[in-house]
Amino acid sequence: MAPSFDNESSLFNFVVRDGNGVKGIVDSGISKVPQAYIQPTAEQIDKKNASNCEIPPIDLSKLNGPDHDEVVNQIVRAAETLGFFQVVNHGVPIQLLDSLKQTAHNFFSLPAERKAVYRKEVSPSPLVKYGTSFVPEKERALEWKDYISMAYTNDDEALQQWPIECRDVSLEYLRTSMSMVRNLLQVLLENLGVKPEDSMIDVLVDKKMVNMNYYPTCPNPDLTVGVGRHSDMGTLTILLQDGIGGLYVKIEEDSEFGKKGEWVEIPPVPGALVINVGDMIQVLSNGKYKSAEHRVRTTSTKSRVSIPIFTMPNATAKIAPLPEVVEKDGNALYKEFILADYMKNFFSNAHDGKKSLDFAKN
Ligand SMILES: O=C(O)CCC(=O)C(=O)O
Ligand SMILES: [Fe+2]
Repeated sequence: MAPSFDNESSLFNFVVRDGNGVKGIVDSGISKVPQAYIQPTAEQIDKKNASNCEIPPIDLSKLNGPDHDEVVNQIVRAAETLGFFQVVNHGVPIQLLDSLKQTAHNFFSLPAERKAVYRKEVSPSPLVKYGTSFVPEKERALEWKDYISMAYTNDDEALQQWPIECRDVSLEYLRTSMSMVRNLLQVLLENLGVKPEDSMIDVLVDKKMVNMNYYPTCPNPDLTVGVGRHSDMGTLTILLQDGIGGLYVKIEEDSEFGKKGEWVEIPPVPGALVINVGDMIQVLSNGKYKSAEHRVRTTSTKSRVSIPIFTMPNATAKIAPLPEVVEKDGNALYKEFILADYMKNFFSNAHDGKKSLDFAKN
């Protein structure tokens, strides 16, 4: 029997502690969202206020041909302004993208007790975490999202420890996308005047994590968010979204993408992957590349899935703006820090736009 969802502590126990997730609330047949999910007015997403980001996806197969310079320009320009772009011919098989989405739906359709074994308090593996919202203990309003997170250390550990239901496709996704990620980093770093050695790129993508996000249908999409305003903390994020839509990015500077402060939607493009710059690249580039603020709307018609790969340096890595860039700019906008300290701050606070970067500000 589902508890009363208007009592905060019984809702918390049902959704978070017992691992039923938002999916559990929806399956119980509610007709309106519980109070705990109602966002403050300023955080509610007005669909009508966002335009579509009509920029065509970047064709990465052209990076090694006569259009090389043009493709480099497109990547750099997007990273400097919007912090988001989409890519096609990225090397990840289209069929795999379909399997990933199907796998995410299948995983979240499992009975709660099968997923709840991976809750962070009880997970048999330190690499695997199933949860809901972002930091439920700290949030004014909960996010309408459940997720499973799989950290990658090596193939053997992934094969042994990742949930069998999502393991193979997630590993294949990681395997087939990493050379694209490395190529993109190469382009971005070269444009900063750095001749990146392979070892430098190794450091930037040393840690990887595959997440599966599940946003159930929501009876009041205007009152809730799937994910609140945030930037991603790592190096680059690769995101597979399905055809539902609802990913919005805030424009940081007036540009061809729109006016500063406006929100644009990154529309679903069949076969494409979304790439976004994370906080570490904003820091390394001394603010040149933008780790964009983004958020996700919910919908009342269909559940949505998205499958990001987060890449980041090792927790012990020292991060600071690149000396080549600081020399050119004349000053460093960010101080040097240890990644573990940055992460601790990031993961112990509720989503709050780009506030995470304040930790690194000089
Ligand atoms: O679901 C999406 O489209 C984006 C999810 C996201 O921003 C994240 O997981 O960090
Ligand atoms: Fe994100």
